[in-house]
Amino acid sequence: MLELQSIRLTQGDFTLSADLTIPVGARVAVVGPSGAGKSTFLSLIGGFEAPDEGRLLWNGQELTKALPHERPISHLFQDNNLFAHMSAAQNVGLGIRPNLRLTKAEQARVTEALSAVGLSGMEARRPAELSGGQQSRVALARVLVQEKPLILLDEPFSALGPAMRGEMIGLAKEVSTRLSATMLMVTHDIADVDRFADLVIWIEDGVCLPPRNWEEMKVDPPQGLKAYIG
Ligand SMILES: Nc1ncnc2c1ncn2[C@@H]1O[C@H](COP(=O)(O)OP(=O)(O)OP(=O)(O)O)[C@@H](O)[C@H]1O
Repeated sequence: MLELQSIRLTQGDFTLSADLTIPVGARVAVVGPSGAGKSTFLSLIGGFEAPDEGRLLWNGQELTKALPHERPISHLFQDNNLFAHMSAAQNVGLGIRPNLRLTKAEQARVTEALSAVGLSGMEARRPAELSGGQQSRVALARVLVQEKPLILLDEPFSALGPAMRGEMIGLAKEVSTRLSATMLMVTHDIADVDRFADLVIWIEDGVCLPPRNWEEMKVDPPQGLKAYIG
């Protein structure tokens, strides 16, 4: 499980606080008003921000001071973070080896991952030769080959239309199932939460509430979520 123990992080006049636990294998939506601290929460788990107080543990292992690349974490951001001059296969291969000197078996893993996200036959295409949805698929294939137990998605599909977004969320769920990974996704869209989440972390004014079952939360929402849903 992922444990955030008495975490506090202050940036200017904004303070994020979290004291919560996320079970292994959970799919967690991170929801809250604009500026509430959702991206900061993910940055803290990813190691891009350091807390002023508190500890972060993954299955009992302390990560509080670990560098981002030392953490058992894959990331997916809205811009997909693909290299424009590299093919889809190379962009995925980077998830296995940054120098791209892949063994035959590793190349086969790349091909298999691209097939798993529906991109068979598109291995040689560069990002500019792929649609927005296909670019998201490449980024998901890279997450797949990284085989990390914890995956952070920060509004990954928000540039896509609603139907494509639904499809990509379905694919992200498949990736989490294949890897038995814990997946956290920031989103602004309640329809995404319905499609994706077992649990929801509600963040408001920097206060991160412990995850709650989404079905139960909908019946008895925190005050701010009531207003947010409208
Ligand atoms: N480097 C910084 N210095 C000072 N304040 C910052 C810094 N980075 C972010 N903030 C503030 O921290 C708060 C949380 O920002 P954050 O981006 O985490 O919110 P968010 O919930 O992800 O918002 P959105 O939904 O609009 O993306 C905001 O009030 C923001 O202005």
